[in-house]
Amino acid sequence: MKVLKFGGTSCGTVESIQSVLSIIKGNLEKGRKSAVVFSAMGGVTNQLIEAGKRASLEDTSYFDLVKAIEDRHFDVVRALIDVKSQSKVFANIRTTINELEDLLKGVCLIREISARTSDLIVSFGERLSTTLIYEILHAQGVDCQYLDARKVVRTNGNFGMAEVNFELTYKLIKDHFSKTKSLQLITGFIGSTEKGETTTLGRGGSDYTGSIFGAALNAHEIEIWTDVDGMMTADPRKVKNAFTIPTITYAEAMELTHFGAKVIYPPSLQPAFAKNIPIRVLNTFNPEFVGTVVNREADPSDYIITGISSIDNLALVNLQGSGMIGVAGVSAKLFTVLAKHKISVILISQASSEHSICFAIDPKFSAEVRQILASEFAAEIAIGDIEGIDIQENLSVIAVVGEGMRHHTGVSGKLFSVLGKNGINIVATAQGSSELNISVVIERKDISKALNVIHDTFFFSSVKTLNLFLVGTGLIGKALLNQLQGQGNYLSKYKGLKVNLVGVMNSRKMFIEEQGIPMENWTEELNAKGKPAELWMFVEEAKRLNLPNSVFADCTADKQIHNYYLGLFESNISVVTPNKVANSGKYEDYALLHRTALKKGVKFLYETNVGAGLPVINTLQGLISSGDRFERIEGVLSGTLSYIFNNFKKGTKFADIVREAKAKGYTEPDPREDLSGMDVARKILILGREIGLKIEPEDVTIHKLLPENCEKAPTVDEFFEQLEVSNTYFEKMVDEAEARGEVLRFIATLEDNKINIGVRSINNRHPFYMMDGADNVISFTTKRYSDRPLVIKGPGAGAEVTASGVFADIVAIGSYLG
Ligand SMILES: NC(=O)C1=CN([C@@H]2O[C@H](COP(=O)(O)OP(=O)(O)OC[C@H]3O[C@@H](n4cnc5c(N)ncnc54)[C@H](O)[C@@H]3O)[C@@H](O)[C@H]2O)C=CC1
Ligand SMILES: N[C@@H](CC=O)C(=O)O
Ligand code: NA
Repeated sequence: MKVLKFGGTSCGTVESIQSVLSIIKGNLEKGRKSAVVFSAMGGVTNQLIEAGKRASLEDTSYFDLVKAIEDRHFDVVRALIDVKSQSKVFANIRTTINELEDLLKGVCLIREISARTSDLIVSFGERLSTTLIYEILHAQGVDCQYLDARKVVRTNGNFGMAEVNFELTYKLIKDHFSKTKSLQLITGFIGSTEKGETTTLGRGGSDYTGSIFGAALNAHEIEIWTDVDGMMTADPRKVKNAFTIPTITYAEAMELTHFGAKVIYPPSLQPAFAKNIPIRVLNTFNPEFVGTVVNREADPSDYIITGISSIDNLALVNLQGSGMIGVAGVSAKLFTVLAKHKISVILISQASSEHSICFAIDPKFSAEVRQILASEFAAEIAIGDIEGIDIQENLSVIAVVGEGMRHHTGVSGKLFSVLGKNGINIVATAQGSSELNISVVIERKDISKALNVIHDTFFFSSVKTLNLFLVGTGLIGKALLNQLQGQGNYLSKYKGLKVNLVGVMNSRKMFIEEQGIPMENWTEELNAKGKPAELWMFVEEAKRLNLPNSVFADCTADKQIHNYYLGLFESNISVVTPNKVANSGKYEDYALLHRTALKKGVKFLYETNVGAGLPVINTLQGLISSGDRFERIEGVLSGTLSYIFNNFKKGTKFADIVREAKAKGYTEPDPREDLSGMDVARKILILGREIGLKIEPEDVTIHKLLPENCEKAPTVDEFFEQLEVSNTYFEKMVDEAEARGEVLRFIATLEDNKINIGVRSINNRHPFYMMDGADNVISFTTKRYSDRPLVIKGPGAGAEVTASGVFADIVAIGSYLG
């Protein structure tokens, strides 16, 4: 024997009822003995309660509600019953509706509604839905009977939440079933007293009926048919990666339900569990899906935890004071008074110092609790034993649940660490010694982010999602997106990383899509769906979304954008950038940025600030961390200037070589930045700060390469004109060097806290003599690398190499967050 129960959504529409019918018939065809319990059509119970309320206020609009209920049932009859048989069915339903109308008329007359009458009114919901389904199956020739549960479910007279007399009920059910072979279609949720008064069974009512029948009939399984694919690892509306839990224990289901998972209400299934009858939660709208089995013991699982649940809004009450230490009875007094006022406590936490007790409550009781405690502990507060009552609002609690946690260490470590890395502050925690549930209280604004990161950490530890916001789709930005797209599979397979492009912005448009913008056609998406670009708005949106593992990539040369970095860090968003401006402004601003990133536990990565993709900054940081000391840094740090001096020869034009460097993507968007030495000044300043020097831009001495006419050119076009005019000036410089058997190199040197940059003529014994293309070369002379310096050399500019450096920084953040 199997008992099936269909909830309100399953009985809600013509389509869903068709599905219900085919599930019932499928069982019959397979020769399975079954009994079926029905809820009212979705929404009808609430309409009935409202109708009763209106009638009691003499508001005759209750009639419209009754009419709406009748219409919904009639519509199903019209759709699913043969025209010839319809009138008889209409008449049957009409008889029940008449009874309901008479009852409401009575309520209207006496202008009062008792709990007893309310139960009777509400009972029409299940009576109508079950009658309806009975009529359809009957018309289709199925051997079935309508069973009004009031005939067999005997309760006390506690209307609204009646208690069942199990002994008598089980006997009546067994007697009834022993006398019939027909399929029984049973009204859920209702029962009756000895005197024949109608009662209802309270929260989870129809599930309760299913469970009672299952237990009475010793069913081998109870199926709860609903509108979701079973119990999920988390609320799918909040966690998009949530999936169905195949098996779960009764205890786990209880914990998850307590914290908000509403699919089933385990307390109402107690009769079935007492007899060890498994409950299967199934989806009427996806009937082939296996769903979730709730059992005494669950099958072994691949995961340490079973599910995550939450209560979105709660308040935390904190009672603290030195007078509480070692004094027995404070908590007894506290919880007794709360119980007396029927205030349910969601979670309790007390540190072993006994200095404070905190507990969570529904915020609607905050004011009342404050008042109750102030009067209960008035004496202790007056003498200072208790410092006061602090109530913190706008909090949420997340419960991580699973029997598997008992056998594992490190679960809470993992939980706290992932919350910390995402900047989610834990306000309080609680874990019972059963180790079945670890609860954390956090700020309400972080709930969705917290649920997602916890879920992914415990269920998808093999793949982490990074949420990327990218500004600047020029050379570097474009190349970066190409690389990310091309390496998507590699990243997920070998690095366990998925980069979700949430936002993209160029100087004209911006587009944000939380679910992710497809990397292969970000251009089309941005053009088609983008709004006019507004940097502050883009940044605000990135913050507002509050997504886990967020990274902001600044691929512009904008001089102001760094003003947003601080706010991004404060909002726990990491920043990755090839843009040197943030690190080369005032030292005070630089230091504040770095301090803030450190404090907030976010990453600020900028390897491409020096030497593009060459591992300059990482190498330097590695040496510093291991205790090495820098004595001298020297380098050719400009790809553009390197290219120019590697290619400018007699017979070529200096301006043309600069144009070539620009076309190859080596120069800054404005090439004057490169030729003025500004770009190199920024780079050496950044390296100096990395080794710990508190230096300012003014501390860099630039020996100018450009003659004054070029230096002063107000636009890029005029700049090129002036370079043409000055060709002989540059030719002369090169000729003179060549005559000495030397080459020109634009070299930056940092030694004894002094920075000098400028063109130098060097001979073939100098390590920077041999250069090609847009090569950079950086040599570090340190305490450890003292006789022979550590040298890094290779292409130091260009879209692909730079983008790959930015890419590596993004992957590094992924590994850190993992
Ligand atoms: N090209 C290279 O070899 C290297 C470049 N870098 C740095 O990378 C950054 C980008 O360089 P490229 O891609 O070569 O320049 P680019 O000029 O090709 O691209 C920058 C893009 O950012 C956009 N942009 C500027 N301000 C913006 C704003 N406020 N909002 C939205 N978009 C904005 C521009 O319209 C442009 O499309 C620069 O900071 C540069 O110093 C760093 C290392 C090497
Ligand atoms: N314009 C720069 C690019 C890298 O920062 C250069 O020429 O080196
Ligand atoms: Na680099």
